[in-house]
Parts: sequence; structure tokens; C-alpha cells
Amino acid sequence: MKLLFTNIRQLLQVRETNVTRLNGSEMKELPTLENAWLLCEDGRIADFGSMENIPSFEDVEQVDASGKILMPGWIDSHTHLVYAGNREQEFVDRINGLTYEEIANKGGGILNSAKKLQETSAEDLYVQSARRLEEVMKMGTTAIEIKSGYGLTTEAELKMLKVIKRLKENYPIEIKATFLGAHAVPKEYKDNKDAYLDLLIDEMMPKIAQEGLADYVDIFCEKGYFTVEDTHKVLAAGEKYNLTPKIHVNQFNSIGGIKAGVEHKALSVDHLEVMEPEDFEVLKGSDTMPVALPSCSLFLTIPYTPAREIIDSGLPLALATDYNPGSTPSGNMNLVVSLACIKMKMNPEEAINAATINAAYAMGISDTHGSITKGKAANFILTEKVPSYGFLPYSFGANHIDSVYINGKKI
Ligand SMILES: N=CN[C@@H](CCC(=O)O)C(=O)O
Ligand SMILES: [Zn+2]
Repeated sequence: MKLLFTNIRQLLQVRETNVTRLNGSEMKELPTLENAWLLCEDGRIADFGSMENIPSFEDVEQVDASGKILMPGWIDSHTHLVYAGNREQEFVDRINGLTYEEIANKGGGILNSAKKLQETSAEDLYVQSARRLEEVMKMGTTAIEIKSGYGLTTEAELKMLKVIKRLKENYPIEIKATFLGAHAVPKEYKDNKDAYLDLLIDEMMPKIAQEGLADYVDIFCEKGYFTVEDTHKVLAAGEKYNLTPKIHVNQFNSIGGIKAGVEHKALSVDHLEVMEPEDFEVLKGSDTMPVALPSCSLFLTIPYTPAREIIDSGLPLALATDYNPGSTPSGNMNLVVSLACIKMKMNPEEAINAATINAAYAMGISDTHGSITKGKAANFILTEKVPSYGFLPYSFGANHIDSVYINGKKI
């Protein structure tokens, strides 16, 4: 099956040879082909070029992209999309003055979602999660990472990871699964966190590994959740099962989690709303991708990740949604890219690079996703008629998506 896009106003993120990640000032450049064509074959990008030199093709389905932009689909490298119910009440509590921390201390927050999830059947959880997955795919997300972490018992963590597996089987979108058993300490282990970590390491991890349910391991390294020492322990255990770390750090406090992540060769360190000079230093020269989650900052009214300092110090940066019921009940990557420009002072080029090439790196799929490169997955956003790519983050709140393609098929 061949699919040919013609008269593309702007073909974005064109890389003749694969680029796995963009550091610092490299993020300013977004290679763009004006008035272009692109051919897909068997779900992959076969060729592309300028309309001035378009070859003649036979047996192709043609899409006229006049006035439209064709670009790689968004890659969302950090989500908690599998969850039960919602936390609308906590939203109202925060409007009325409580903080996220105060709500968590009262037994709300992650523990509230864990209770709901434990009481929800696997089937119901699947149906709720599938609806969210379909929603984000329509908004241009063509690859996504999904975490466990609202189970907090062996049974419920496995239930979450099996739902992710079922989503992988039933949807064309690329999905990576992350085991986040260390998301919060369950009530029953309030005074014995070590016993919970033992359960996580000695019972949950072996079962998850045996059934091949996770690609990555995560931990919420934060005051009131898990310490740096806990982080070392969980990540070292994950290594034994080939679970590469992708961790939650520096959301509210800088306590040394980034250093721990880098020492364990974390693929990414995520959140980073609070950064100290030593955090920048440990990231320099590492293979770890910093990931910012601006819609979490918007929803919780907490600081935004200091993107400018990160990029201007020569580091790479990726963007993701953090879609979850407590801190970010939104999986809209278009909004994330707008917020990155508006609130974090990233240029449109930097934000688009952060949500495509660098996001692919943070998900471990750089070889196959994230750019318009021959042989990569034919995963695209075809926009409505827009004047140029800068209009996408500028006109925030609108998605401007005409259609989304995954593996060369319109979804
Ligand atoms: N910070 C930790 N975990 C999630 C939020 C969890 C929740 O509130 O349910 C996050 O990334 O923001
Ligand atoms: Zn998160």
C-alpha cells in the first residue's frame, strides 16, 4: 500500500540521516521543506522531496496537502493514562485553598487513585483507558509511554500493566510500559516503607519481568514519598531485570534524585520544576534526557521547569504531558507545546524538537520515530490549513489537526 502526500506547505523535522537527540542550541533548528511531497510504503516513510522535482508514481493513494503542514506525530514519553475514575473533588479542594501536598497528607492524591483502581475491574479499567488513548491519538500523539503506580499492591500493579499490554495489542500506536510501584507508600505500610520496598523488589518485579510486562522502572523520588536511598535500591533492583530507569524527580524539592538517576543511567529524569546548580552539572555529559511537564505546572500552579537554563547550558530537553488524574488531567501535547513556548520561553522550533526527536529519545524509540527520515514509521500529523508551523503553538488551545496517521494509516 502506497500513500502519497502532495503540495505540502511545510514538511517539518526533515532529517536525511537519523538524529537521536538534540542538545542545547541544536534545538533551535527545525529543518523544513517547503512545498513538498512525501511517499509512504508499508507503513514507513519511503521518500520525500520538493514538488518541483516530484517523480511520477503509479498505484498510489494521493492526499492533497495544499496549505497544510505534515510533521511527525507527537511522542508523549511520560503518562499515567491507565487510571480509574477521576479526582475532581481534589481539584475543587485546591481551588478552595488546599495544596497538592495537603491533599496527599490527608490520604487523597495518589492513594485516592490507588483505592479507586483496586476497586475497579480489569475490564472497566481497560475501557476507561482505551477511551483516553483514543482521545490522545486524535490529538496527534502517535507514540506513548504509560506507567503503572496506581495499584500499589502486587495484584493491582499487575492489573494496570496487563491493561497496558492489552492496549498495545489492540491499538496501532507505539506504547512503552513503565513499572512505577514506588509511586507512593500504601497506607498499610505507612510506618514500614522498607517492607513495601521489599514487596516491590522481591515479589512485584520478578512477576512483572517474568511476564514481560514492563520496559522501564520509575520511582517518585521526593520528600514524603521515596528517598534517594530508596531510589538507588529500586533502580539497582530494576537493573537485574533489564528495566531501564525513567524517574520522577525534582517536582517539589531537589534532594539528589537526578544524581541517583544519572548514576543508574536513567533514560530520562522527569518533572524538574525545582533545579539547583548541581542538578545541571550532573546532567552534563550524561546520556539522560531531562523531561519537562508544563501542563502539570499549569494545573497545580507550581513553577515551570527552567527550560531556558537547561537548553542554554547545552543540555537537551523533551516535553511530555504527564496525563494523570491528580496533577494533569489532560493528554494534549498541542497544549504542552504551546505552554512550553508561552510559559517556558522555548521557541517553536525548540518546543517541536522537544516533543518529537527528544521525546523519541526519552521513550527509547529514536531509531524508528521522531523525524521525517526514510525508513521511519509513517506517523504524522497533517494540520488544517495554517500559515506556518509557528502558528501551532501561537494559537494555543486549538489543535489545528486535520488528520493523524499511524504506520501510514489514517486513524
Ligand atoms: N508526581 C508524581 N506523580 C504524578 C501525579 C500523581 C497524582 O497526583 O496522581 C505526576 O507525575 O505528577
Ligand atoms: Zn508523572
